[in-house]
Amino acid sequence: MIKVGIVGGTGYTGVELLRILVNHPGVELCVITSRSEAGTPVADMYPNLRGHTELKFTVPDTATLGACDVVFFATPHGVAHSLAAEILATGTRVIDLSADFRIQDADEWEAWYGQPHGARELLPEAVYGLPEVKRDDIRTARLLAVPGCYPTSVQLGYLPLLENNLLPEQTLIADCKSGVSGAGRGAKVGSLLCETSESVMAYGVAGHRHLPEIRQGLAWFAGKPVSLTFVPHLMPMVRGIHSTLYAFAPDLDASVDLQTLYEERYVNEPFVDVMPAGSHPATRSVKGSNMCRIAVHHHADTGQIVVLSVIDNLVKGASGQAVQNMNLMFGLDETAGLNHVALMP
Ligand SMILES: NC(=O)C1=CN([C@@H]2O[C@H](COP(=O)(O)OP(=O)(O)OC[C@H]3O[C@@H](n4cnc5c(N)ncnc54)[C@H](OP(=O)(O)O)[C@@H]3O)[C@@H](O)[C@H]2O)C=CC1
Ligand SMILES: CC(=O)N[C@@H](CCC(=O)OP(=O)(O)O)C(=O)O
Repeated sequence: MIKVGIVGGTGYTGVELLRILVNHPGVELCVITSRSEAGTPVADMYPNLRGHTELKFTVPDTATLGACDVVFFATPHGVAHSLAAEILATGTRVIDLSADFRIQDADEWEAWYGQPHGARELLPEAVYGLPEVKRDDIRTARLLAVPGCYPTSVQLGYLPLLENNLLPEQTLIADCKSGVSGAGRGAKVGSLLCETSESVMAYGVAGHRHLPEIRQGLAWFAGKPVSLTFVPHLMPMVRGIHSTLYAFAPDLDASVDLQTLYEERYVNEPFVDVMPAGSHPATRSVKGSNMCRIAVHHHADTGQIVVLSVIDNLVKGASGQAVQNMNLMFGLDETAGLNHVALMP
């Protein structure tokens, strides 16, 4: 059994990790930290876990975390910067759900996150954990950066087009909507029921910190810089991300069938489902599951391409993808513990 520790167990990604890991056949949960809730039984705070774990929250401590095989960080940005090196030094592997190691250019990270990069020396070995692209690197990673929620849905949506060099120089447009759990569990006026229900609003139009992360990934796929407009919106729902992705390919060779291209690219991917032509995937169809559902629409007469990509921000967009990466890192079945069917309705 793989011994697992979690730093930051009281946030939404932390409790989602617990929900997945308590039923994982290859895992023994050993440590779960919270400084503010130290001593509290986990199941007292999260009654959905009653009967599934006897663990209590403890304060983070390198000795106990270092006795684990892997430690997940479900903490705000900057925490993994300060703790990852000492945990790696014990031989324990690290999976970070924050953005600390996602962007390879430390100066760019500092510009977007507004704080000094606390672990530049670790960046060369950090692996970006998008299994559909980096599976071989993930298997041997010691330090793994779990992609952000918006970046996961946008990158998987554009990947087949960019990998096959089907989009000429242009500005791509990603119009994305998120549920409120994406803002985390911390109390904020903007997350209140009265602020979010019966209303939709864009935010971060001037620049959102996921933009450099998405651009980094799209440039890897295309082999050159990609211009992108990214506009996130807050939706009156708890979970889910819906990305409507636009591209324009007026000179696309008539022999290219985008439906077939997408189906063939993802045929062996356990967590990407290419929907039948003409589909409109709903966030509800992935709620609670690690699946990304994608539909591609192509208006051959105008050259307009519209890709729809939906995920659960807390599962494929965070904790599920983190466990998918753990499975790969430890040579387990990639889908172990992740076969949840989405909740309907
Ligand atoms: N919500 C989402 O949809 C997604 C979130 N993420 C990322 O996952 C991370 C966690 O987010 P979320 O689950 O919303 O959690 P929160 O940010 O709400 O919770 C943070 C957790 O970290 C702990 N923590 C805070 N500061 C420290 C510290 N200095 N040292 C040790 N532990 C600390 C807190 O416990 P305590 O203070 O008691 O120790 C708490 O358990 C963030 O980086 C977020 O950006 C990624 C993808 C999607
Ligand atoms: C709805 C909402 O507020 N979503 C968050 C993104 C989710 C997230 O936590 O992303 P990171 O892991 O990169 O921090 C936001 O826009 O900041």
